Amino acid sequence: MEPISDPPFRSFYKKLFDNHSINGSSAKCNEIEALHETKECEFELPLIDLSRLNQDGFSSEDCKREIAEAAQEWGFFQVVNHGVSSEILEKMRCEQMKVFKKPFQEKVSGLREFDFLAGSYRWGTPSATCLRQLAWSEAFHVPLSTEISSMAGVTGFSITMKEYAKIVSDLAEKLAEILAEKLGQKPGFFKENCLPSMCYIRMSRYPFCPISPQVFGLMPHTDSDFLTILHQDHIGGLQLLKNGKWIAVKPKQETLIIIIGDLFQAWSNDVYKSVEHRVVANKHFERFSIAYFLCPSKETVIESCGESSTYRRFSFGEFRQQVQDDVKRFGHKVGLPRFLPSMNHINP
Ligand SMILES: O=C(O)CCC(=O)C(=O)O
Ligand SMILES: [Fe+2]
Repeated sequence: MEPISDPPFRSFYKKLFDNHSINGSSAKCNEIEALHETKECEFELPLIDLSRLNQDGFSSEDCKREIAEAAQEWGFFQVVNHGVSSEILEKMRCEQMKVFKKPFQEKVSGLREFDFLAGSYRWGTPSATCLRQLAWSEAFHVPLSTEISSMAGVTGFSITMKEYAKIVSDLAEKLAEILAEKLGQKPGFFKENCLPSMCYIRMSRYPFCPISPQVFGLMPHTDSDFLTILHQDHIGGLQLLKNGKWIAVKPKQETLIIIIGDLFQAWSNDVYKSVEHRVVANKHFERFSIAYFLCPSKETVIESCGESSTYRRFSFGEFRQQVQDDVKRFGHKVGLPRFLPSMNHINP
């Protein structure tokens, strides 16, 4: 029996489980499997000490160079001394655990004492046609445009969340401006176009999964934002794709993970890389993570900040709409290749 707070994966997706035991997996799923079942390996992700940004010019420049190199080579890196205290991280984690412990039905229909979470609950993968496409996870995807603390149900959680959002958004803007500077751009683009109220926080829970690795905690994907700041707990399971190999991102206390998103890749004209990542579900332990997505307004036009441009210009709203349409139509996101001039009319 699944605990009452867990989403009903088995009963709701019964057809997928039944089909799986009868047919193994479909041709389409085998294809997905072939793409993603490359051998996992261990690698040290770049780890950057941000305290150097406050030191003399030389150390600070060194640090900025490392950030740009990591974004270029990996699209994924870890930071320490980032200014987000372990106290606030721990507080967020406690509050997050409390909300996820609520009965499933309450989470679906909106938690009365947490007004600001209303309608933000997601679980599983509604478009999944086979087990391999089912995400064994649940999440609250919270737009920060909801006036978190001015809503009726002001709770300890809404205060913590607001505090967290403020510190992390400062860090996101700082990193984005450094990456822009290293491309030779004038400061200000992110301050102007990515107001904290346009950004999102996603709190995720990955219940332990007896049938791992048959299903993922989260399917392979790239992030549709400029950059993501991720905090994962000590369980592990996050992996990124590098040179065709999946690399495990080992949890490290007090570090935050920075992930370059599609918009930065387009804006930097492929200099910075938005890389695929996924979460492998754990057989025995539940896992929690919190992601902050640095996003512009939907009207913001994304085009290469340099002279030539690989992708055609698009607004963020258009990009998001295209992602949603593709997921509906093909069962998966196509992302940036959709905006290559030659790809406009081609089915992926
Ligand atoms: O939970 C994680 O470690 C990754 C989450 C993630 O990639 C996302 O929410 O886009
Ligand atoms: Fe992601």
